[in-house]
Amino acid sequence: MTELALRALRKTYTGRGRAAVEAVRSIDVELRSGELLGLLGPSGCGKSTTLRMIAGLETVTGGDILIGGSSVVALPARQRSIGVAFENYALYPPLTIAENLGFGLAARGGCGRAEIRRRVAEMAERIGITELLDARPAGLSSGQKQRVALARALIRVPDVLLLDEPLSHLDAAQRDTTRRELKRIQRDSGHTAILVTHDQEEALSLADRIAVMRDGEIQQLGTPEEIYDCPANLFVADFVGEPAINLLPGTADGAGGVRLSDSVRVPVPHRIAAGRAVVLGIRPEDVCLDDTGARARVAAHEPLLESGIATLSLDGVAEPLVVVTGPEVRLDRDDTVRITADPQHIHVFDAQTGDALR
Ligand SMILES: Nc1ncnc2c1ncn2[C@@H]1O[C@H](COP(=O)(O)OP(=O)(O)OP(=O)(O)O)[C@@H](O)[C@H]1O
Repeated sequence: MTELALRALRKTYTGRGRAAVEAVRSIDVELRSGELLGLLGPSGCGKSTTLRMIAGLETVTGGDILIGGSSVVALPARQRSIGVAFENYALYPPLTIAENLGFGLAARGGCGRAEIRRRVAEMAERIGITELLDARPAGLSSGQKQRVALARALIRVPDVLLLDEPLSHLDAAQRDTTRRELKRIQRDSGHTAILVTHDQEEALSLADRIAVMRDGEIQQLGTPEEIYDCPANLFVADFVGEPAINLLPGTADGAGGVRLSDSVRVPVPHRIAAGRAVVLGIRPEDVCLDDTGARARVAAHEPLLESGIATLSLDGVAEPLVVVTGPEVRLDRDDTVRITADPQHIHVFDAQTGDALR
């Protein structure tokens, strides 16, 4: 069953005396019941606007939003069965945290006081904020406020859960535990959810599918593996992956290879017409140091705890090649190494359009 569908959804902001901003151009996505979709993209690409339209906090310029098959665009926010945890918390300052959590339940009716107390205590326990229940928002750190906002969104058991950068104010340790907890709660409760983030690690680890956005449009929609292993274009390839993918311009030789320079030819997974200008995408972890491959000169090597990062220079190639090395590898500047990469792991993009060639 499709729980949430966005059909040709658009938003143009118009202001007097200001140029119109096409924040969301035309988005089509269908979420299955219980699915968690990550909206990932750089600042300003339209993620929050999309979320705000679904929540009913922003009017739509065109298109439709359906929950359980019924359009909700004409409904005010409070009549949509949507739980939101926005980055700016929106907690009520005069109320205690327990009251903040219980407020939505009480406002909707159908829940007695004892039942509200029970659910508040249970959710606080799950999110690890029991000791904060008697405090007021002003006394909380930003990380604590974020956990409260999350608990408040989850407690109402809505049809759809919207999470806007839900982990952004947490420190690294809190982020790890809250991330695991969030995934578990979302799985257990079966919420259909959208998570907005510019943090690719968060999207890759939490989402069932990811929509990578740019300038108000979805560039690619797929599982984390599809997005990572088969990026649809140069933008997605470059945006997803840490350290970033190597992007090397070259020319196809028509015989299953791409020339990066007079002396460097890289075998690619399929034949491309001779002379076509392409860009090769090679992930740093897909390059192996071995004794048989192409020669490269070491420009720098940074040994890290669990791996290392080498920057190599290929003969006649202007762009450096960044490579992830094993933890035991020690390289010095100007060393010569040999490298190979499995052709199946080399991505080829059209230099003009940026689209993947498959
Ligand atoms: N109320 C508004 N009036 C005019 N333009 C707006 C308004 N809100 C957002 N925009 C513009 O719409 C575009 C999309 O903004 P949006 O906040 O949706 O992006 P985002 O991907 O969520 O970015 P961020 O990660 O920085 O929050 C941006 O160009 C932004 O400047």
